[in-house]
Amino acid sequence: MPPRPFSADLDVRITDSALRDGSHAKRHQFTAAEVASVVAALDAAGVPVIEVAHGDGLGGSSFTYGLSRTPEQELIEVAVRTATRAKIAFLMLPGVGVVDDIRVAAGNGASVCRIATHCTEADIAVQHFGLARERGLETVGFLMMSHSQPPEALAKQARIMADAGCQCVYVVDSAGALVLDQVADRVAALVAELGDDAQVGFHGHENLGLGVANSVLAVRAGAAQIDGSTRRFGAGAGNTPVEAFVGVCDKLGIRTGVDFFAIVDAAEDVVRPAMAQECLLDRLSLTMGYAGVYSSFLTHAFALSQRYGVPGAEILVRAGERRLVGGQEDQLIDIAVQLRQEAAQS
Ligand SMILES: CC[C@H](O)CC(=O)C(=O)O
Ligand SMILES: [Mn+2]
Repeated sequence: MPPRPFSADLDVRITDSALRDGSHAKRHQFTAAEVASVVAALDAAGVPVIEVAHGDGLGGSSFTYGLSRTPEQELIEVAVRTATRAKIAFLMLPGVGVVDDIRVAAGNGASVCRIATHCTEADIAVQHFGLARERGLETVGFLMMSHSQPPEALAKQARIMADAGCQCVYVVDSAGALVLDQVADRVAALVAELGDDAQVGFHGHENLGLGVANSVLAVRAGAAQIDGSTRRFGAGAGNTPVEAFVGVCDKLGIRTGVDFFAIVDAAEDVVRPAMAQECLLDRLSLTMGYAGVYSSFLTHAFALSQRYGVPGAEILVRAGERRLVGGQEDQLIDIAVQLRQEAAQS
């Protein structure tokens, strides 16, 4: 039996990522007032963990990834002040953010530190987990682009994170490319590897429309923590919709601690107004799921398709062929330029 969530009353612990993964979809333009209203609504609905950060994690505000409207540490402070029950989490990618960002976030009252690496690079997170534990933070590790590695390879990377002090390692389906058993097999491999040393989590994207189904299979394979975003507010076609996942869990007798009707109201009345537009299962996001492309490339590919007059879906297909990983956003420019040259020559 894998370790269960942190409260005896829950079968699975949900983290809502709308205020972090949704930052990609909103081009990092959250205001403090929007963060306060979303945190208040999710907290009231019983969401136990709410993640707040730039879409690319602390330190992500930059020309390459997109400049934040409001400094993310300020948003964390607002979230901590607003939440009455929920823990506030933040995300950072070593190299995009630095260890000092963890100290500042802890000082601002965040209590869950999530460190993300590409799924073959767990060793770059070792010092970050060490520092976070030293500061008394709960720790989560993200193995991004998990579709690109087989279960055994992911399990070895999860072991590196757990040995460094990570308390829950996530299979992260950054591209929304994993299909049903592919999730279950990866989660089960991590559960077998980690035993009682750490929990296992799953972070899904909707690019093939499977966020809820994949998350249920993850729970059945032993995942104790599941990410979603209310109203699917995340990169690509968005994340697993928390409100739908909660409803399905209620029907299956899986206890999440989240009130279905309250989260449905929060999605419609509070989260939707904070979104620039709905996260859609459209040509570009479907292409990302099919081609295995990092969901946060969506807005970049769209902007480049407009600027260079080339098809956005073709940019994404080529990104998949090049097996680009998060952080390689600049290569999308190279692809767009190449596509324009090819079009001019034909
Ligand atoms: C840039 C971090 C990334 O968006 C993390 C994540 O949510 C994912 O890989 O899906
Ligand atoms: Mn994501």
